[in-house]
Amino acid sequence: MPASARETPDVVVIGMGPGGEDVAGRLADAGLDVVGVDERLVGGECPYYGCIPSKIMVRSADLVGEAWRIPGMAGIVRVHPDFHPVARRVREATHNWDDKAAVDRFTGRGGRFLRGTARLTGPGEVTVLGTDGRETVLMPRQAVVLATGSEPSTPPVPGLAGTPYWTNRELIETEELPESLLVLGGGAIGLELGQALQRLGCAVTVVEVGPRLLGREEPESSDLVTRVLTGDGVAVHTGTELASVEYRDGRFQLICRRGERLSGERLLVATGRRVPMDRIGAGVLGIPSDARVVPIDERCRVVGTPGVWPVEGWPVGVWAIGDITGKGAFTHMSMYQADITVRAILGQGGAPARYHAVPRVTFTDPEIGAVGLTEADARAQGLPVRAAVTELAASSRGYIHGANGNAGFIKLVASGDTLVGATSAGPSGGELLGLLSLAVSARIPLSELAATIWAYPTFHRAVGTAVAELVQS
Ligand SMILES: Cc1cc2nc3c(=O)[nH]c(=O)nc-3n(C[C@H](O)[C@H](O)[C@H](O)COP(=O)(O)OP(=O)(O)OC[C@H]3O[C@@H](n4cnc5c(N)ncnc54)[C@H](O)[C@@H]3O)c2cc1C
Ligand SMILES: NC(=O)c1ccc[n+]([C@@H]2O[C@H](COP(=O)([O-])OP(=O)(O)OC[C@H]3O[C@@H](n4cnc5c(N)ncnc54)[C@H](O)[C@@H]3O)[C@@H](O)[C@H]2O)c1
Repeated sequence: MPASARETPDVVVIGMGPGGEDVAGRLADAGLDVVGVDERLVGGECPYYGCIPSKIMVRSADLVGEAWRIPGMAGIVRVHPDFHPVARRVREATHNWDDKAAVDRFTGRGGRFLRGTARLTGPGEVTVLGTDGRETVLMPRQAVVLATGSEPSTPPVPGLAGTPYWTNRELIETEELPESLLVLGGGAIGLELGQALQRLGCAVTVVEVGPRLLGREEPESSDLVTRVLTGDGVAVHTGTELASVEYRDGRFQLICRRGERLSGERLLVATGRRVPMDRIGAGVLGIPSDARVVPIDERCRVVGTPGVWPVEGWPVGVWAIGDITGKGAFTHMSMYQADITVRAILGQGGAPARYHAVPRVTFTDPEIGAVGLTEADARAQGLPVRAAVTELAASSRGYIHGANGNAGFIKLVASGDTLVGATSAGPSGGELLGLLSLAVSARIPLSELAATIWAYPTFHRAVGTAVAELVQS
């Protein structure tokens, strides 16, 4: 191996996903000498294998689902879904998994980019093994930002490891729709992609080990999504643990502990994400290799491990943002923490991080939007809780929309005089979540929400109905 090059930039950003790219670009704009490192694609999971291509698939599938609603409402329609335009749009959006435009954007702002795998190798030291085989040792003067995201976590099911199963990455890259798909995991990835592929013409089976789909959301959300998926023709198996997996003659067999055997052409494993601590050298910071997250303070600065770090002679600050921090594996979280980190590194102050109103949207049809605490979470925290649920079908807009497609509800969770959590499930549930996010984030008093005029006939008027119920309770 050639001798290592040594460089002393101001800042090193490891991982150029949504958060890392934002931090690196903005610090470069501010005139700092920034080296951004990524072993894969600048932009990270979201634009190439996550949010954007998955929502392109969902958008196409939503069109199919909406067309299915035409009979009885607007005439006759025959839909012959075709996956090829979907795959083509995914290729356009990802530039065929080419990040040249993103790299040029960053270097155009004055940043320097290294393609390679970076790890912390000592106090104030980052070593990059470039994809060209060259090693570069970076000794930043001011800061290291860890923004390395997460990777699919695979459960230790006997037989699974040796099979050609898909993660989100292979599914997003496929040009051909399989005839059938088994989905392991009834969380956001499994349900968004499972429903989309079902509507586009694939026979989908979802297998969830927990008692319900979307197990971290409200039980009403789980019921709704199960009902709708089943109505679409998806086979849903909850409370189902796998004993083993086989792959023979181009087909997967899932052998369940209860004895069922489920078969499919492809298998998507969507059972959560993990942070590979060893690969980023987190041990240098005293973070054990089996830790699930990198601990941070309210300015996204990595929290030291007494006796290990910070150490005498470590001249730089270390920040961490995005999936690795465990505050919510969402692009908007990575971007939120990026902003806090930029301000901290530039000494600009401003508001510290607050996590009481983290919004999330599962882009199934209906969309499941949620913010803050679920009712169960709030009770588990010992809060005195009141909850109200309003069905969208009972609203004027729900009636107008028609029974086929108006499924959804608003659920509000209040403690004292404010909302601590809310769910908006239904058509455009993710858009409707905006007002609920504001209410939870800004702790708007219930009396203010009750005094608000809600336009007629909208879905969001159901928020007013639920607020009235809470105020009277
Ligand atoms: C199918 C799917 C759909 C999703 N949909 C949504 C959605 O609709 N909305 C939403 O908010 N979120 C969504 N997410 C989640 C979202 O993609 C992630 O939360 C987000 O990308 C995390 O950003 P990040 O900055 O933490 O890191 P990532 O986007 O994971 O990027 C990390 C980068 O670090 C690089 N890297 C890792 N280790 C190293 C190393 N040692 N050296 C150099 N580089 C390294 C990687 O190559 C990668 O480019 C989805 C995820 C998936 C998988
Ligand atoms: N719309 C969005 O914002 C969006 C979309 C997709 C992904 N994401 C992010 O990516 C993360 C990862 O998504 P995900 O769906 O992989 O994870 P998840 O944690 O949301 O869901 C994983 C599911 O797999 C189940 N599971 C675990 N082991 C299993 C096993 N052996 N057999 C069957 N089921 C098993 C879990 O009980 C859980 O329900 C999400 O938590 C989310 O933060 C966000």
